[in-house]
Amino acid sequence: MTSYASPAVTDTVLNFIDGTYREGSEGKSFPNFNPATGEQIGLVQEASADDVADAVAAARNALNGRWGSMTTSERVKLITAVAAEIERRSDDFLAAEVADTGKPRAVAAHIDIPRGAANFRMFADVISTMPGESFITDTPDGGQANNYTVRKPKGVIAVICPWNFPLLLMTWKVGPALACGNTVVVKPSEETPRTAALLGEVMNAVGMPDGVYNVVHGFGPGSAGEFLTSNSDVDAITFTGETRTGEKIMQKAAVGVRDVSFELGGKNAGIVFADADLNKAVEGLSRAVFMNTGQVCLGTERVYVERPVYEEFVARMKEAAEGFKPGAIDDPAYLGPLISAEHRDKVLGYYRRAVEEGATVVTGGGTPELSGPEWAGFFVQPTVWTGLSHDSTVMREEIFGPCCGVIPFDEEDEVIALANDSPYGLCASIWSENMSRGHRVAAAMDVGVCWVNSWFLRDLRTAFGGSGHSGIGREGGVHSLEFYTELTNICVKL
Ligand SMILES: NC(=O)C1=CN([C@@H]2O[C@H](COP(=O)(O)OP(=O)(O)OC[C@H]3O[C@@H](n4cnc5c(N)ncnc54)[C@H](O)[C@@H]3O)[C@@H](O)[C@H]2O)C=CC1
Ligand SMILES: O=C(O)/C=C/C=C(\O)C(=O)O
Repeated sequence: MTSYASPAVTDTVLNFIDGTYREGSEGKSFPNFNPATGEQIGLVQEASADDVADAVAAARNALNGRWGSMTTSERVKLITAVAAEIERRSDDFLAAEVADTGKPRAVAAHIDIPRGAANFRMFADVISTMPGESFITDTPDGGQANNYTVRKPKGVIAVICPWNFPLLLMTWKVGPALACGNTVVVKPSEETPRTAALLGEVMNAVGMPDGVYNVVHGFGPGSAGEFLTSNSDVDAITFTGETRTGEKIMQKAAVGVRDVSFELGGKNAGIVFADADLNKAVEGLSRAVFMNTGQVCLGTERVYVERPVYEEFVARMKEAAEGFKPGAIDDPAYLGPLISAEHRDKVLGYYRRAVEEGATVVTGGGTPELSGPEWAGFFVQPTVWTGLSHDSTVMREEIFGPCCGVIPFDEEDEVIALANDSPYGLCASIWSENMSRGHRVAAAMDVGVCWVNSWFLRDLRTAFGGSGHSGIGREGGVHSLEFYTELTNICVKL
């Protein structure tokens, strides 16, 4: 069977500051593991408080230097070159991402790496074609004024990233930040430092000015994450990760009244009506539950099924779940490991809790039987439960694992109330062949993103983000510009 560790990724991962790879100035490092094999594959150099300060200063200098005086078209040219260089080096990015996450090569090859390039290319297009705002205003003296707005970069942006789609989620922030003329200091997850570090090579290869893109490695509290969010020369913070971490970052951002953009957790509902095409619903929802081993903020952990098709749906989800298993890494049905032993223990804690809360385990519920060193990592079984109450902990808290509870319903109003009864508001999916119902129920969902007869079908121009505990603000297309730029309105008396 395939082993993920390759000599190319058994190395030291360095910080990238002011265009140069650097060790941490305090000589500290931490191990990096392959989650599939559980083996150590490298050492990551931890940035000290001084290193983080250097990175922020480099980002500030770049704003005040060549980068800050470039025209939009000069910036767009560089950003487009970044996209092309990621594509040219896609094998390197793929190896790094798979080594860090253990995810199926097919998933990384079709989602993570192409999105890494697309996130630069799309925002280069958006900034090139963005119209300005202008009003002719009647004035009290019977004359007129012209009001128009200019967009300016916000400044130095701190980009704090999670481990589930490392390159995708980091570039989703870095792409628009650079397109708008900002500079960035990225703090990748301590679990997945490699693709952010590798992107430094790309920046140098295309001639990006030093200091525009910086990477500091480390943890959250008392480490690079906190050093970065506490740095008063950071103008704004964009973060994807857990809701409680968002709260802590927001407290830091309050000092100096700095802006935040947050994409946080979810406890997303899938709703299957009796008139759904069950083939589509089972295919879509099994991806929504099990893809990336359930480590997707958009993933579905609550499924509500109209009673006439409930038994059949549960039987078919069981079959679908059992089709996902550790196997060939190139197989899209390969169920990779969870990111870490700590996260596996958290997920298995919920598996035990489900049983304590009265669940019937339809399939899974534990760890798979795997032997051999290539499978010594953090695998769990894909799991489907029935019999859980809507109010149970397992149906209310984000698990971030390959699991879902299925609950029957009878009425449209009832299921809308159930789906909306959550502190989270990230996304939902509705499955019905009755399109007027599809539109009606989708509009009633208290979420940032709602799919009808699909899931994770993304158009990068659309607004993306969540409400309630799922986040603050929307990114995507022109919506990203609201966070990454400041507007100055200019009023000229004519
Ligand atoms: N996209 C999402 O919604 C994600 C949700 N999660 C959920 O969060 C749980 C915990 O996973 P973690 O990786 O620990 O998520 P986390 O939210 O703690 O970490 C995400 C990033 O924030 C940084 N960070 C943590 N504390 C910080 C602080 N006080 N100041 C500045 N930066 C800080 C981390 O170093 C990492 O780069 C998971 O079990 C999962 O349930 C995890 C990853 C992504
Ligand atoms: O498509 C995107 O931009 C984002 C996808 C996934 C997440 O945001 C996540 O899992 O955190």
